[in-house]
Parts: sequence; C-alpha cells; structure tokens
Amino acid sequence: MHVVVNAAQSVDGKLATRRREQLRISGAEDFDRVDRVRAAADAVLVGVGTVIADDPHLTLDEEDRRVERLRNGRPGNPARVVVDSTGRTPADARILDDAATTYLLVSPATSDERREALEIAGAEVVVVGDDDGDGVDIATGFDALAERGIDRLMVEGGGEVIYSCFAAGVVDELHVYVGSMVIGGRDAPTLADGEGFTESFPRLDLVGTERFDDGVVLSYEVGNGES
Ligand SMILES: NC(=O)C1=CN([C@@H]2O[C@H](COP(=O)(O)OP(=O)(O)OC[C@H]3O[C@@H](n4cnc5c(N)ncnc54)[C@H](OP(=O)(O)O)[C@@H]3O)[C@@H](O)[C@H]2O)C=CC1
Ligand SMILES: Nc1nc(O)c(N)c(N[C@@H]2O[C@H](COP(=O)(O)O)[C@@H](O)[C@H]2O)n1
Repeated sequence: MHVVVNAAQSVDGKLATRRREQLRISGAEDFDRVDRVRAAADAVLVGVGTVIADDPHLTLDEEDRRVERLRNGRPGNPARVVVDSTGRTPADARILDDAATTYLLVSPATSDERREALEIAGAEVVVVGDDDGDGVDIATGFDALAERGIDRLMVEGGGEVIYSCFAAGVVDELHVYVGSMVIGGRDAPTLADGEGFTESFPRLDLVGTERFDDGVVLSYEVGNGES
C-alpha cells in the first residue's frame, strides 16, 4: 500500500488552535490541490479526534473528478476511514453518510452494542488487533484495508494519527502546506504529536516546493532509513 500524508500547518507547526477547533490555514488553491490528492486515493483516513473536532465529510469537491473516477470503474468518492479504538465516532457524523464507504478501524475494546449502532449508522466496522489500550494497531489496520482493495491511502490527520503512521513506518509521502500565520499554544495539535521520537527519527527527502495561496507546500518522500 502507498501512504500519502497531507496536512496544513501554521509556520509554528500547529494544525489547529489549542481549542482543537477546525481552522482554515490554507486557501482555495490549496484546497483544490488537496481535492486532487483525494481523487487519486482509494481511501482518505483521519483519527476520531479529527472527526469529533471537525466533523469532516472527506469527499471530493470537484464533480469532474468524481465523474473521471466513475469512468475508470472506481467509486465516485474514495472510501473514508476512521481510526477509532472504542467507537467514539458520533452516529450522526457526516463521515457516515452514504456518499462513500466508511470503514471504522476499532479495537476489540468496542462493545458489540456500539459496533451495531455504528453499523446501523452506515459504517463498516473492522476490528483490528488486541485490546492493549494503545489504540488501533496501524500496521495491522492498514493490512485490513489492503485486503479490502485499498492500494493508495491518503492520511489527513490529525497529529496523533500522523505520528502513529510515522512510528509504524508506513508513510511513503508527506505534503505539508505551511500557511503564513502563527497559532501558538503548547497544547495546540502539531503535525506529529504522540509520544515523540527520542533516538531515531524518520528521515525525509525534500522533493518539491510550490507556492499556493499565501503559503507553500513542502513535498517529501519518506526513506526507510532512520537517524
Ligand atoms: N490542519 C490540518 O491539516 C488538519 C487539522 N486537524 C486538526 O487536528 C485536531 C485533531 O487531531 P488529534 O487531536 O491529534 O486527533 P486525531 O485525529 O489524530 O485522532 C486521535 C485519536 O485517534 C484514536 N486512535 C486510535 N488508534 C490510534 C493510533 N494508533 N494512533 C493515534 N490515534 C489513534 C485515539 O482515540 P481513541 O483512543 O478514542 O481511539 C486518538 O485520541 C483537530 O483540532 C483538527 O482540527 C486534523 C486534520 C488535518
Ligand atoms: N488542507 C487543509 N487545509 C486546512 O486549512 C485545513 N483546516 C485542513 N483540514 C482538513 O480538512 C478536513 C475537512 O474536510 P472536508 O472539507 O469536511 O471534506 C479536516 O477534517 C482536516 O482533515 N486541510
């Protein structure tokens, strides 16, 4: 599986304010670029923190791109995926509407009742790994997605999930929009939160820089080596 991480951050590395409310960091040109990256993906993944904070839809904005996908025998929208150990995704979340298939990757900690409620709400619930309290095992979860035909996965955040993807060594590309603003706040989410690396760090190769709106997109390939 090819994994592309995309996010928008302020110059001080924040994805949102300390209140964890959705914030428009990029502009129309960058949202169009994000729509293109979504259109190329088989699925778009976020963490349940992002679902609760933003209530995202994660579908394509451009009808032409949906039509092109259908012409190529693909679903009009990419599938949507939420990493959600205990099934906290609200049953009325926009991500559960019928615009695309939505997989919830949960751990065995999710009760049968909760699982049933989410399935009734429109989710395809996939139980992944052990109930070890460490969240959904990313590598095992991605294998389960691959078994469902997902070859190209776009990860949109937030910072906890992006960190876990790097920690699991599954990221192939990273695209970061750096918006011309300062958000600040020691508790504001950053591009990679989690526990943080202390000894060996994922190394990136800078392969592109491009201006969009009033900011810049930095594009990286992610090597397998660490330092
Ligand atoms: N600017 C941008 O591009 C973007 C900004 N955002 C912002 O980011 C914030 C949300 O990010 P954040 O709070 O980090 O939440 P995330 O979206 O990263 O979700 C984190 C939650 O996912 C669940 N989870 C399950 N398994 C794992 C795992 N292996 N690794 C990590 N998480 C796991 C956990 O909840 P549980 O224990 O219940 O399973 C965890 O608390 C919001 O403010 C949102 O607006 C989000 C996306 C993009
Ligand atoms: N690229 C980008 N720029 C920003 O300024 C942002 N705030 C985000 N956030 C992401 O977009 C999702 C919203 O998706 P929908 O429009 O609802 O489909 C949000 O949840 C973040 O993942 N991205």
